[in-house]
Amino acid sequence: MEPVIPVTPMNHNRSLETMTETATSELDDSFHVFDTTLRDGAQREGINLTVADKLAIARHLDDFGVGFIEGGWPGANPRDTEFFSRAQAEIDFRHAQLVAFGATRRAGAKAAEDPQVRALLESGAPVITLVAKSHDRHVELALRTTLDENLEMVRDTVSYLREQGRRVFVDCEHFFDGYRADPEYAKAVVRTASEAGADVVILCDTNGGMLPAQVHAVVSTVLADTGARLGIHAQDDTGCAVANTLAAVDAGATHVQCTANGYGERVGNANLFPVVAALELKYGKRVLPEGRLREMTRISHAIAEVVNLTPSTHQPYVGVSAFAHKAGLHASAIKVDPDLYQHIDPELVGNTMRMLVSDMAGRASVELKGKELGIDLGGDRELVGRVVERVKERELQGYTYEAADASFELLLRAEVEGRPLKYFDVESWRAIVEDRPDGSHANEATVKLWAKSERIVATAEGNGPVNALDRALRVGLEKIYPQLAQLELVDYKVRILEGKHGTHSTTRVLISTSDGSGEWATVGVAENVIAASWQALEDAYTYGLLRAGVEPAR
Ligand SMILES: CC(=O)SCCNC(=O)CCNC(=O)[C@H](O)C(C)(C)COP(=O)(O)OP(=O)(O)OC[C@H]1O[C@@H](n2cnc3c(N)ncnc32)[C@H](O)[C@@H]1OP(=O)(O)O
Ligand SMILES: CC(=O)C(=O)O
Repeated sequence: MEPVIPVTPMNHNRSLETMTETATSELDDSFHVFDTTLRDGAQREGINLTVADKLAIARHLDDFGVGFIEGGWPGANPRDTEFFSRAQAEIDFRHAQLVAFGATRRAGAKAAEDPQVRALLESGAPVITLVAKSHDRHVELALRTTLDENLEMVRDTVSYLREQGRRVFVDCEHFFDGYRADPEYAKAVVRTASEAGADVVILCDTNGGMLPAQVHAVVSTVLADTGARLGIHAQDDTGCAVANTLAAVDAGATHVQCTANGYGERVGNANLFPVVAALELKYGKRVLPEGRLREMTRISHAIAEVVNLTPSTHQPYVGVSAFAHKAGLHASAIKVDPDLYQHIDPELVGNTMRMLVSDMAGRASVELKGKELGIDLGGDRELVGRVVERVKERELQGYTYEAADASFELLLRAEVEGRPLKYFDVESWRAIVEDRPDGSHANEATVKLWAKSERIVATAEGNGPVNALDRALRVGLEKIYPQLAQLELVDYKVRILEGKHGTHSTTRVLISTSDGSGEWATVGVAENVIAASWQALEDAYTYGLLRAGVEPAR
């Protein structure tokens, strides 16, 4: 085995030589967290990253503290080539080393003369990952060459890149399928790569069909038989990529290849975040610099924003629901000790515990939610019981409070105060949709309100009846409450609750509103979609005024 080379942060002001020899990171080289979001993650359907996106993600990953960032395949497309030159010029990497990905040289050629290998060197990346075939069928059918020539392609390319002063990792594509077909040949590829100077040989479950026990058995045997330093790259086609990665670590792999949020080809790759959290929190292994794990939730969401995908709410550790508790019995135990229903303290990964109030809630859920909202329920069992009953009754009618925190808070305050929180009283509202001969529609709404003893009548038009109502309400109230000018409706969702009744069904409307510094959700339920929307709007504006610190009418 090669001597251990310390992990070195990338710095474009230093030469390649000093970059591979100086050790300044607080982590040693004995275990690698290798991220391939910018290469394999970008292979996910629907992801299309610009160079600026790739630079932004690289910054987030370096900030998180991964040891290696695989930036793409220089030479395969102009975008990846540009990324390597800009990343080295523009980013002062604090933790990560930049890695260029490419293939072994072509059959029958020399590595030193292969334009694809030259592009890898020209990328300037201090580390290069080569993808190599390790499955006999792939060598014969995809490369259309002999098994011996494939070994020569690996040996020649690795040793040439080593001579050029680069650190080399080798990804053995389809390793596990290849091992099943011809274990001796698959191991020969590992030995060849390692003997030629590859620091780590990565066993890839390229088709993602493996299960953890199989991965464990193969990694253990290959480690014992070859003595090479091994890594793991698991695709998630069986939903086992994270488990397979950990199984490989259990068997002795010391290099894990993952992607942020599990993005990747087909269904994705091993998700970086649960893998790192498991290593740090369950295995007790330091794989990130001090304090970086607490940034994990923020970084996961920030990367999702850059790739323009909604963060998965149910993602382990980092999803907004990862520590959200709905069942009343869970809440009653959590009230005594949160550990009773949580596998870790959410703050360790930068997440927070949340209480959900619904018809599955009990008194403890309401008490904890009150505490979360800063409302003192004073241990009043009767009051808390009343709130629980009220929630269950309303949820039966179709309201949902777990998705509408602001409406729940208004309900809770109403029970605590003995009357609803009011900034205005509604005399009536009306919305009209006019169909015109040219097929267009005119939408107009009028609201009649009372606020601070003043009668307000306001009319407005909108691009739909709900928009017209929203505008009329705003036009009418803004004179009295100028704070409403900052509010913006950012989401509007309608759900039919009893499909079997067709147009007579109950309709639930959820509205999200923002004041620029925060967002809240409100709910309305009625047989009529406009009436349901009106309720949600009323709650949205009432809550907005409460947040703005406006004193309610008494
Ligand atoms: C498992 C993985 O995810 S590996 C990463 C895969 N990523 C990508 O493919 C994304 C980037 N790829 C590309 O831009 C293009 O496919 C390129 C530039 C790499 C190659 O493009 P092209 O030369 O036009 O050919 P094509 O895409 O059909 O690739 C097949 C060629 O690569 C060769 N090849 C495939 N695997 C390897 C390998 N491990 N080592 C060497 N050559 C290989 C094939 O033999 C074939 O060669 P041929 O043209 O002589 O028949
Ligand atoms: C290298 C790689 O992405 C794979 O084998 O899946």
